[in-house]
Amino acid sequence: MSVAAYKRIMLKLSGEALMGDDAYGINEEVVSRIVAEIAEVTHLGVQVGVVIGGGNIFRGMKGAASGMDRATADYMGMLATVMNAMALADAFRRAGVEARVQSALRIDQVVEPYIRGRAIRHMEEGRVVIFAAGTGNPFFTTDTAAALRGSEMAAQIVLKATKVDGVYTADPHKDPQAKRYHRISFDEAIGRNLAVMDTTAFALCRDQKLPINVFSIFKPGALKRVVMGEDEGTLVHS
Ligand SMILES: Nc1ncnc2c1ncn2[C@@H]1O[C@H](COP(=O)(O)OP(=O)(O)OP(=O)(O)O)[C@@H](O)[C@H]1O
Ligand SMILES: O=c1ccn([C@@H]2O[C@H](COP(=O)(O)O)[C@@H](O)[C@H]2O)c(=O)[nH]1
Repeated sequence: MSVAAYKRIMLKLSGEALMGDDAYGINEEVVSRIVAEIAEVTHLGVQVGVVIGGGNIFRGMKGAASGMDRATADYMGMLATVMNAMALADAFRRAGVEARVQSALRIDQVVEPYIRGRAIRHMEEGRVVIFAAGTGNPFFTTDTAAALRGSEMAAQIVLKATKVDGVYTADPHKDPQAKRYHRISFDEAIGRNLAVMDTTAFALCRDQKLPINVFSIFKPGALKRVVMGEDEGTLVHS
């Protein structure tokens, strides 16, 4: 049997990725495919935490840009991630994988509150834990939540599954000349202002010596390759 490179991972899943080719919301086919890839990794015995984004539904910055109070807009963004988390958990249920949602904002009738010890226990029992509502605080992002929960859960790596296949010298969606890094240090990524993740997330992972692997969620098998320690995407390291 093949042996995974990590025992416990924290996967940051882009909210925007969940909409596939749709203009907004959750594309069930895409969600099922992503869930199947995560399930494959759990079958290797890897403990998986997932921090889900909300960009397919609402981003606080966008609300603030059109005149909303920023903190209010950010709370709306966090609630959007709860909807994504519930959709994901239901897709896991349909795939026969046990999953639990824990929310950093309390909505006890709907999902469990975030309780660190209980989250660790779920993972030890082989359940996927989906962390919703980011950090629970406005002015942050779900990238930072992934760095935070990854540190709290003592994950060995944060995997950022996104729409691009790694960290580039510039945003590849805007600059076709941009080149992909194979590896890059936290200090260089922060120093060069590489916006694939926010600086707070990079800085927290750097301080906790928690590496990040950025890879494309649209590339079939990429998640498994990262988990097997194969060369995929970009490794951000201390
Ligand atoms: N230097 C860079 N290298 C790679 N991607 C970059 C870079 N600079 C900006 N980006 C952009 O960052 C995006 C990924 O980050 P973003 O925060 O927008 O999405 P996400 O966190 O994956 O999704 P969501 O916010 O929906 O959860 C990429 O799609 C890319 O366009
Ligand atoms: O800790 C957090 C995490 C998120 N938010 C708000 O939610 C949206 C969606 O999250 P993404 O990371 O962009 O996917 C984000 O734009 C923030 O408005 C937050 O306030 N705090």
